[in-house]
Amino acid sequence: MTGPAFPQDLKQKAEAFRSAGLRRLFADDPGRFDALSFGFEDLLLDLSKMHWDRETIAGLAAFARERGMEDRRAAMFSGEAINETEARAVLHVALRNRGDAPVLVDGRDVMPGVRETLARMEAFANGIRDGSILSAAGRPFTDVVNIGIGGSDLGPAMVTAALAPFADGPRLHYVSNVDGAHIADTLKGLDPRSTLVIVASKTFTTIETMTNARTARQWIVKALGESAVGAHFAAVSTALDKVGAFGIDPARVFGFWDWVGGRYSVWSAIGLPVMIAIGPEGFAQFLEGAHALDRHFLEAEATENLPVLLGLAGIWHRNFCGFPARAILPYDQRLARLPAYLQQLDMESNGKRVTLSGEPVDCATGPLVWGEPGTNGQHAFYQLLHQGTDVIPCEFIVAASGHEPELAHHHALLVANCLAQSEALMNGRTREEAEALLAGEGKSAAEIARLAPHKVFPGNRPSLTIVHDRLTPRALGRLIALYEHRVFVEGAIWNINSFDQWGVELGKVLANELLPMLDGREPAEGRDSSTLGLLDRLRSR
Ligand SMILES: O=P(O)(O)OC[C@H]1O[C@H](O)[C@H](O)[C@@H](O)[C@@H]1O
Repeated sequence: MTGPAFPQDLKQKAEAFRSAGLRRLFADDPGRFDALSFGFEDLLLDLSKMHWDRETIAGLAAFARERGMEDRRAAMFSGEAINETEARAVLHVALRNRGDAPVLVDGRDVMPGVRETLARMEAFANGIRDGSILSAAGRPFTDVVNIGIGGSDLGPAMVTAALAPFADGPRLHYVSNVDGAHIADTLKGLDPRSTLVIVASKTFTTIETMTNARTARQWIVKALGESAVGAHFAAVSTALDKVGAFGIDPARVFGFWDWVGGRYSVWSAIGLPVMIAIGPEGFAQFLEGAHALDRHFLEAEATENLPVLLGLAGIWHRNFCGFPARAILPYDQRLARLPAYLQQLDMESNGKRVTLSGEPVDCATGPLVWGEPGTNGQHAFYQLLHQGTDVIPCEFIVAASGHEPELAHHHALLVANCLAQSEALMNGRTREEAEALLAGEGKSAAEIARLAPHKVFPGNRPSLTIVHDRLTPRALGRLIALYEHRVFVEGAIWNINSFDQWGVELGKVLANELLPMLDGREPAEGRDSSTLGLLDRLRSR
């Protein structure tokens, strides 16, 4: 089976809605928001500022079913090896399964192992937090450095920043880049006598992480001696044999399983730094939020199911409207790393060009995902969103209230800006409105004619808005699970494997070949003239 043949009647609807325009769709139907906004707990998904209606959604839901999305969802939750190219189950949902039901992989219940690891994490996190686990210098740990990259960094780093109001443990720092600047700048401000290092790597082979871990090890050893390593290091990995070889005390090694993808691993022991920062209770709420969303994904009707709807919105924009990208615009400074997190989740999952059976897809798959928090982005790149030649659907995320009641006026400004942007994208400003505006400023007829084209906003640009009451651990768990399952829905409709990532391999292989040419262990030869020219330039300086 190749990619999907998209229903022609829906394609025609996309064109009809776009030519009618969002302004008119709202003017014609006062009930549009009620019809096209959807809720779960205090989460609201407003899909009304898009070129579709409920009938389109029903048609898309039927199409998703024909494409086998629901069967694939059942297969994922029941532990089938749906990551076919790696012959692995995909069970991040088991990590946040708060019910009693067993979750079977190859006939064995994985839940006892999940619970046991969580209990070990809790004991360790509590010991670090209450000072009963001390450093080799006999001090409580004031700082924790997590060394990891990709899924072993982005999840916990994003969540730690997002849940800052709930953090009452040691300070958290994240080192990911192999650029020595990252670890050097991070360690510069820290005291080795009160710093714990967590080495986080699913495979425990990732060159960036292993290089940074060795540098951190030297930093500890230089200050406190070889015997301090046991007290100052912990590790998170699926490759327990490799962790042992690095010299980390087995009592401080927290495992997870090959059925957890790196970009889906924040719910596993990879979340240990988050648990240290906010405490086991907050971490449990984070898991519970995701679990609640999992149940909703599994049980709710497709046309009322938030992750299904968000997935259908993505399919609609990518395949029926032909948009190349989506912008993630959280109006929440603490979600500053969410766009980067969703880049990995979405682009590593659905940036695929062949179907499950290895044939080229016959449709566009994962879009470019990017973004920055509002309001900062408004003063940087929104110009292109409003007046550029590409239409980029925007996904706004905003909370009804912040965590600073004394700064409520800041929050009101934040929310007003969020609403203003989706309104501006949708309504735009016509030539007549631009002319009237300039006339109101007392401009001459010639000035009005000259400036008006620059002041026109085409409008009719779609967006969707996600609202929750407050960014709590539960709300964040729910939000991430919402996006995870959205990526799943889209990948299932495209019939691709959302759970492998072969596209990251080639560059790693080539870097290993180039390293000895760069440090002079091997002659620089056998490459193209650009690579050789650049090698020569970088070596000679
Ligand atoms: O956790 P690790 O095994 O160190 O992997 C870290 C990251 O690197 C890989 O290249 C993958 O592209 C990512 O999916 C992964 O999260």
